Amino acid sequence: MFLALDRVGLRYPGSAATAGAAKPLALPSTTADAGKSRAAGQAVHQVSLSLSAGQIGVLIGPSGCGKTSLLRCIAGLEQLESGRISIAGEALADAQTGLHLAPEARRIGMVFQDYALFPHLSISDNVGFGLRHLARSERAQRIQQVLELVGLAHAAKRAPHQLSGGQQQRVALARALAPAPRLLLLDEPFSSLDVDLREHLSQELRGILQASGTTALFVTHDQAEAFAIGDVVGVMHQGQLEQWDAAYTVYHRPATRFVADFIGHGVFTPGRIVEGEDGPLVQTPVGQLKDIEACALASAFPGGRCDVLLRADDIVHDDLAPVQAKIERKIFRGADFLYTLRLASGEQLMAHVPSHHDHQLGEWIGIRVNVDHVVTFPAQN
Ligand SMILES: Nc1ncnc2c1ncn2[C@@H]1O[C@H](COP(=O)(O)OP(=O)(O)OP(=O)(O)O)[C@@H](O)[C@H]1O
Repeated sequence: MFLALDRVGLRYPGSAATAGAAKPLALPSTTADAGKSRAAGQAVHQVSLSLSAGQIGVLIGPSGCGKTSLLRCIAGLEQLESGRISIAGEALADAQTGLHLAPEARRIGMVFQDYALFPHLSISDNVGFGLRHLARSERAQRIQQVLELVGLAHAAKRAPHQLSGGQQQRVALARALAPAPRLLLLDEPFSSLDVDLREHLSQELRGILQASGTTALFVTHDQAEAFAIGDVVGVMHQGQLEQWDAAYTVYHRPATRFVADFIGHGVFTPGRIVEGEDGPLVQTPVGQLKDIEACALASAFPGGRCDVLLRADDIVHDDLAPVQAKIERKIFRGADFLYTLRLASGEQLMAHVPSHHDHQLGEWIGIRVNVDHVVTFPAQN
């Protein structure tokens, strides 16, 4: 593995036992989650992850979960309390031996939300700032190369204030890429930009990183951005990495209840795993779910009782369906509505419904489930 973090822990100096305590969760912790709560006062707790050369990893999680702190550990801006970090087999930091390579010796590039270009320097001089050790012609060539990579070769002579926010952020990216870092860390680089531009830039960024063969770790709050950019997506919660997987797996096979709740729209509904004729199936208030290949066996939960994750895209509006649900809330999202629905039995569901199905609040509509991946957790009540 190119980048490897092994049980990395960080505690900020002066953090009391209760500092950095967990923020309230949207859902109460499960038994499994409870056993892993953040070690008191630790901003990062036992985080292990790896990236192959050229891969792009994305960290996502709620505010205060430790994403920036983890990047700071990798960059060498914080001393590890525990664990080890290495790049291409070379240790950068090791809490056990006390090794802590200085940030400038790590050959790691950084791009932050505040792109902080030097206002009095031209774009070209901004990009060449970290290349002063190179001969003049070599330096000019490299500046040209990375400006071309980010599509701004034509703006080399301009001043930062003559560029738009998105262009300035591309310059910041070019500046970070210019010294050919072994790893690029990006901390919410697009968060001050408007939504359209963010979407555009995140697609561009992936192309630029791939074209330059750069290994990168990217932090964002934005799920769509995480999925658009990452080869691997990590979900952090209370200083811990709850899952580190392909985006598809994080979405369809969330490892913990927290990940299931944090990613996508959905609800947990009570279910019961029973032995059917063709193997186990899950009974839910909206019908039986049969595709349960990866589902825990009935014996894993007392009496087969479980909570089933039903995402908004698992619930299909169908006028002919025998199950009816009442529309309690609706959010127009352009291509579709996000409906919050209530069954007669009291359970709540969410559904993405194409926006030409513009029903009124309080109306009852037919629904059916269409679940490819059945995800179950121990029942909470
Ligand atoms: N310099 C510091 N000294 C003490 N505690 C800190 C310091 N920086 C961060 N923390 C604490 O460490 C925890 C993790 O913070 P961090 O900034 O890493 O989270 P984050 O996931 O990046 O949050 P956000 O998404 O809001 O930027 C928080 O509880 C925070 O209050």
